[in-house]
Amino acid sequence: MASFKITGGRRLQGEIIPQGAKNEALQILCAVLLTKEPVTIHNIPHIRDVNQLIDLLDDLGVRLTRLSDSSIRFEADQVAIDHLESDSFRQKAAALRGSVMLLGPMLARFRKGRIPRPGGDKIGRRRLDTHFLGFEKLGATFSYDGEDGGFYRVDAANLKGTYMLLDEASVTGTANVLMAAVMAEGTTTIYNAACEPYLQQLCAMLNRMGAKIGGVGSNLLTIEGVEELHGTEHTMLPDMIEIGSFIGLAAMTQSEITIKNCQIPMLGIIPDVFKRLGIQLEFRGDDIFIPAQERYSIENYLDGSTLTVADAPWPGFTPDLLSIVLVIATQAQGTVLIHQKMFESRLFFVDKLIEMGAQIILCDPHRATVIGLNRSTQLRGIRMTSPDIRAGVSLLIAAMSARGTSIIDNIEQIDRGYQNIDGRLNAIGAEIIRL
Ligand SMILES: CC(=O)N[C@H]1[C@@H](OP(=O)(O)OP(=O)(O)OC[C@H]2O[C@@H](n3ccc(=O)[nH]c3=O)[C@H](O)[C@@H]2O)O[C@H](CO)[C@@H](O)[C@@H]1O
Ligand SMILES: C=C(OP(=O)(O)O)C(=O)O
Repeated sequence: MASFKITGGRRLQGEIIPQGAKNEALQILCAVLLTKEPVTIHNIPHIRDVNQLIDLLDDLGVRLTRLSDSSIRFEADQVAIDHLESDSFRQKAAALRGSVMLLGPMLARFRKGRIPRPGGDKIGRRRLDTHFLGFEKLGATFSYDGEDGGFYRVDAANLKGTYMLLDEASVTGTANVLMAAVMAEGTTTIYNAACEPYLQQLCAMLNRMGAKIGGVGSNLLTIEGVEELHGTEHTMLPDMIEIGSFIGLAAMTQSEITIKNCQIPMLGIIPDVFKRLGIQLEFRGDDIFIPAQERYSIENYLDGSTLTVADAPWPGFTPDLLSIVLVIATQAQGTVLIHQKMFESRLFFVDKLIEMGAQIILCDPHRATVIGLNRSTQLRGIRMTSPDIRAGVSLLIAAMSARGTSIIDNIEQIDRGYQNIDGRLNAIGAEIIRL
């Protein structure tokens, strides 16, 4: 288990380039299985989850040609379908959440998909019903074997387009069902589809490959099935969660940072939420400039009542940034209620912030009230463990703003989604040592 040792209180200054988006990469990489022709992907982040998925594709017989540090050409012309039944596949696929999206493409192209119960963050219940209900609607049969940690199987002699209303707007569920439907017979309509930028990017890529998907960016997707898909090139968006994390980091550490090439129109409501917390942001072309701010004040609602920041399916605020918002509120002037509606175990990390000196009331598993310290006292460094990827980065931000030294254990969680975070932050003035 690796750790970070952080010397707090350093102000950062300079430019930082966001990595390619983790959650987009996981969808896009699975989609290379949909064609035997070459697919070239650019801006691939070097992070644990993505590297593990690439490794899985390699094991499945997909040929990889590394064109540069962040570009790879994939050729899925000889896929070893039997590998899906192997112990090695079971073990490796169980290590990350994104592997679940191998199912849709495998089902579409090879009529069969297998996946162990997927990993990912332990942040509450993470059900997969939406995925399998969707596959069943398309005509697949589904079975679950509870032995050895769990194994899901889907099979279909023939997939047929149909209308479906998803039971929830699941991000990976929509991607999975969409990828299964692109080569189904006839037309599929997916209502209550998730429409995050990750999915918009996936749809755009599939359409470039020859798919016929309408309604991209909305919650109603119409997919006219085609016989086959072709090769393409695709460039990943900058990671909006990393961009939000850097905005939070700048505010907490009173640093002046420019985040380069953010594709601002794709960030949706994210910049506005940070502005409501009192953080100044300036759009300079496609860069976001955050000036060093001594203090920031949380806005109240127009009627004077306390601000709530809650997650919601896109175009609502992403749940993946709520932990970051929570940590930066600890040093704001004012009070905010953080309401994590989607996940029930994602706020428990506040006990570490409380130990560092923050004023937070955990109302219940979904809600925490943060009473900002307005810099009257600095947080103090402690030893802590990263429980999940976003809480991990929030604790890193807290430690960087704190008095003294902190140790964060279990940083593998952070490495799942943030590329060389210590190296990149040290380059602009942080003091983080990987132990
Ligand atoms: C690999 C990947 O892409 N992971 C992301 C993906 O996970 P993932 O696709 O696994 O998450 P889902 O969108 O399926 O659902 C997340 C949670 O929200 C709940 N839910 C979802 C939709 C809804 O309308 N109502 C509702 O309550 C679900 O029950 C579940 O507990 O989307 C999540 C929600 O944005 C993000 O946190 C994850 O980072
Ligand atoms: C929860 C997340 O990831 P995963 O779905 O891979 O666990 C995340 O990216 O914040």
